[in-house]
Amino acid sequence: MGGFCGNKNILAPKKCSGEARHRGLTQNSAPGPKGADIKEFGDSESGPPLIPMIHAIEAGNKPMVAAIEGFALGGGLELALGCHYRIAHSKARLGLPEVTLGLLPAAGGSQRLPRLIGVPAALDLIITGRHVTAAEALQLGIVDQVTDHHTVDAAVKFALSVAGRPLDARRISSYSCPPVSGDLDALFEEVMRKVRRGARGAIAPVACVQAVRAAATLPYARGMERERELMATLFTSGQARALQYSFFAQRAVSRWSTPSGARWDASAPKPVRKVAVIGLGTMGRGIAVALAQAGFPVVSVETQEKQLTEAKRAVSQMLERGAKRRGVAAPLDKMSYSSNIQAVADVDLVIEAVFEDMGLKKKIFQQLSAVCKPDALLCTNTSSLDVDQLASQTRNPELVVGMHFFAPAHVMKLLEVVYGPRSSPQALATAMQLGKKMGKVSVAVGNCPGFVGNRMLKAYVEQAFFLLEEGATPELVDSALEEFGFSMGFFKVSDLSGLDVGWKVRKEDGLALPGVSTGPSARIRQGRRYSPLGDLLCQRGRFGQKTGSGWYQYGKPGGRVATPDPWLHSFLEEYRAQHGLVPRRIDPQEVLERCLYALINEGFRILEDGIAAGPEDIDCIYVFGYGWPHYRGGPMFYAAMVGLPKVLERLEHYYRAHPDVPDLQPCSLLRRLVASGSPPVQKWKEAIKKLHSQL
Ligand SMILES: CC(C)(COP(=O)(O)OP(=O)(O)OC[C@H]1O[C@@H](n2cnc3c(N)ncnc32)[C@H](O)[C@@H]1OP(=O)(O)O)[C@@H](O)C(=O)NCCC(=O)NCCSC(=O)C[C@@H](O)CCCCCCCCCCCCC(=O)O
Repeated sequence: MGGFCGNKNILAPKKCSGEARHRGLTQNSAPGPKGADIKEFGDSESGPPLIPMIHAIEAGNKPMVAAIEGFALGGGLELALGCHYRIAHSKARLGLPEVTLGLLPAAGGSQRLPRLIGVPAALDLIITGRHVTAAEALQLGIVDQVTDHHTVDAAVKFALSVAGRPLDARRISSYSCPPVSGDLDALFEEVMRKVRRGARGAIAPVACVQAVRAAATLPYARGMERERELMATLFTSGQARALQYSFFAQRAVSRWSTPSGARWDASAPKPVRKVAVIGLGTMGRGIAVALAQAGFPVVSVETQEKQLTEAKRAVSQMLERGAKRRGVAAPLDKMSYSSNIQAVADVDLVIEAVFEDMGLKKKIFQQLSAVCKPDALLCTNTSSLDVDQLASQTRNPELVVGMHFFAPAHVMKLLEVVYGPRSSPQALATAMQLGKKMGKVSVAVGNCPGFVGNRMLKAYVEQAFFLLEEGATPELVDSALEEFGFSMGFFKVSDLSGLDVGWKVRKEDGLALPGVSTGPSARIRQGRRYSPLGDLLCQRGRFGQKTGSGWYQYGKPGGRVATPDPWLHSFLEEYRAQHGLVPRRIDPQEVLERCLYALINEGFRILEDGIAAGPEDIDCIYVFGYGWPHYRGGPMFYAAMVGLPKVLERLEHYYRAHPDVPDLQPCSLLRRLVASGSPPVQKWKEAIKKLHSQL
């Protein structure tokens, strides 16, 4: 973003063109095109004070023209709004994305934008933080002209053409917001209701609405005071710190490395021109859609004719719906189908997404190895099976990796890319790059049961079951988790995805056993405490929403509204009585500590084992794949915020009370981090490396 400073009759460009290196900003210094330098937040002030500088620009008596190239985001756009005119290159992108960092546009952006483009349009941009193209900016009235040529030259020309014109009408701070159709209070109340519902505890979107309301109802100077007050609250909140951490965490995970020394910058991905998906169940369909939407030709193989016919219809519908939403043409021509695995002979990469059965997957990998080009990458979408065992079925095990998508695969942002001991750096780089092209947050993880996400989830789920045994209800557990910020508590999620999914896994793991329902062994498996509650519900055909009942009641099979179920409450009472369990009052704090700290403890074990490279990897997995509230950063960041000594102390407390639950035993890495002074989460990687080298 560039600006122009008037000087007598000559207008000289300010030295901050779009190509110029963006300059950082502490709270007060000049913003670059991407807005304030987030890394500098919290540092001592440097550079010219931003808000007075914008005021000085606006109050100047020479025309100031902002020349916008590349990005004009956050503070960058706020500076441009202080200018008298704005000219953008056609490829420029503009926006006030502060809300995504837990902030609001606090250099006058929340006060000037509604005055310039009206309350509804400004609310949309400020609450969502979305970027707009130059064309949309022109349509909204944010910029005065769009050029395909040299923006600075166009701005000079423009400035000369307006030289001498009065500037009063160009000072946005002197405007009143354009009147809205209908009642202003009603408009804000409606917006606030929607925002609160969608924000699920996030405070920045709410503060953004309050700031725009101030613009619409107060004189500019008082609006600026309100903007500052609201920003001060946000700025010092844990939420802003968490969201800014998450911004950098997403970028850190793309710079992956593995314990074998493979690294993102030293491993060139293979070109991928055509992809195959094997199996067109729910996951396969979503993966095929995501690939086609990213522009890849996809051949989808499904051997069951009935399933293939249904899938073709469903995939086309999903592509059409997605295209309609995005206002583009549906990429139907990218899709081809076959019931014959020979159809994958010419693809560069295959993603197997058949039923979660090792025997079946092994057979498919043998076939793929015989049919595919020798250098084709063979990927599995397994959520829990051993990637290395599948690799051993092929001619080139180094070309096998896991690509673990999350349902629905065309919507969820997360992709776990699982490398086995034999996966080559190039295979990993290729899968990571494919994920990026599909718009996923791709996280490289090692191969172990459950990888990162599901391995941690196991500890969390177990605690939820134990809490029911000890006196809680599904409603109590879920409301504590929802209050924390999850969109749904564990029991509602379980009803939605189907209780039979976990039951099948527990049966395969030798945990859910038929006929062991009474006596001391009913609640012990493999030498540790076990709760058969989920199995007992499945034995009664209660699989969740699809059967009309599970942990809640849904009225009819396929019902979507969860209501507490008196049958379930009596069932829990009988179960406790049968097993001699005396129910006690459980408070929401215990629910959170038991569920979340058990999960976090497993996260430390994963770091200790080198399955995830750092806390950022785990946090991205939980934020983008498991509904962890974004404004809480992720489980490992949360642990650091709570304080590692406190997490350790609570785990010790609960492990003393439940010595038969090994997941509650604090992991040695957690102890060592506490002993080494609980470094901030950004320093854990170093600390872990040091601890590993001392072993
Ligand atoms: C710009 C992007 C869209 C580019 O995406 P792209 O994919 O091309 O590239 P990357 O995302 O990989 O980025 C490349 C590289 O750059 C780094 N980076 C990007 N943006 C920033 C940034 N804003 N700060 C720092 N670093 C940034 C990124 O990390 C990469 O580096 P790496 O080393 O990892 O390779 C995309 O990057 C993007 O979306 N960026 C974020 C844009 C954004 O959100 N900008 C808004 C910033 S917030 C802001 O501007 C605030 C303003 O409103 C000004 C506020 C003034 C406050 C003054 C008043 C305070 C009063 C109250 C306080 C009182 C408190 C008290 O009392 O104590």
